[in-house]
Amino acid sequence: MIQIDSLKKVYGNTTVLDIPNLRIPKGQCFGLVGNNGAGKTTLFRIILDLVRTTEGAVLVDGENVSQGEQWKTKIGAYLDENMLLSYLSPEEYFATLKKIYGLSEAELQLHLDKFTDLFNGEILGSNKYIRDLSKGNIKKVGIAAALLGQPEAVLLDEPFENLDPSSQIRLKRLMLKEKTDHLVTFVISSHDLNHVTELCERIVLLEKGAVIKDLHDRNRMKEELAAYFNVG
Ligand SMILES: Nc1ncnc2c1ncn2[C@@H]1O[C@H](COP(=O)(O)OP(=O)(O)OP(=O)(O)O)[C@@H](O)[C@H]1O
Repeated sequence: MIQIDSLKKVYGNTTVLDIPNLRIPKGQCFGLVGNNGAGKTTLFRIILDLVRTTEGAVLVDGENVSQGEQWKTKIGAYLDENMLLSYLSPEEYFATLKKIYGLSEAELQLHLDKFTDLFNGEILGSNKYIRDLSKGNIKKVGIAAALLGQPEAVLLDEPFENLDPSSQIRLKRLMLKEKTDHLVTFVISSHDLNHVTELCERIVLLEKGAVIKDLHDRNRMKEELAAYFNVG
């Protein structure tokens, strides 16, 4: 469903992404790993048409994201706090998204019910603006927003960062359930090799903007990554 074709991104004299070809099929949980500066966030931003490519294109179901609008109904994403309206309370924010997506009150409630465990009683009814929540709780609001409106694919940059251990496990369960129940395609980046190998059936390792490993074998991916990152 997501196709990357002859993609290059150059800043000044530095090529920060160079990906000749990458296809992410529907329903795949696709993990993106790599050291700091490898190009993970830049790739997310290019897929979302937040940053233009220097060469090449990203297509969603055949549509070039920099030329069309249809893909926006298919993709949900949470990259960072800039994607939120932090001056709203979580309730106000979800009510705003409800209007944008044309959902009923019952549909919104059904969606939020899926997040009861993850929210852990600290988000809805907290009487706080999003900006005043803890980093982990802000992330939970962003993830719940990214999944609203039944997107076919969800892009999450470092979804486990800043979440406490129980929340990390709850999020993993929630993502697996979305994948099983609705065939949601997940594209996630992570520095946590345990989580990414548990969740993803495919992991691409980026180094200085290039794909240096495309791992599909679940029995071997953890040790291959441990060897690369020297944490074995
Ligand atoms: N606007 C910009 N101008 C110049 N260089 C940039 C810009 N945005 C990103 N870069 C460079 O692109 C490279 C890739 O950065 P990116 O943030 O995509 O890496 P990352 O893999 O997400 O890193 P991290 O794991 O630290 O989040 C880095 O060298 C970064 O300095």
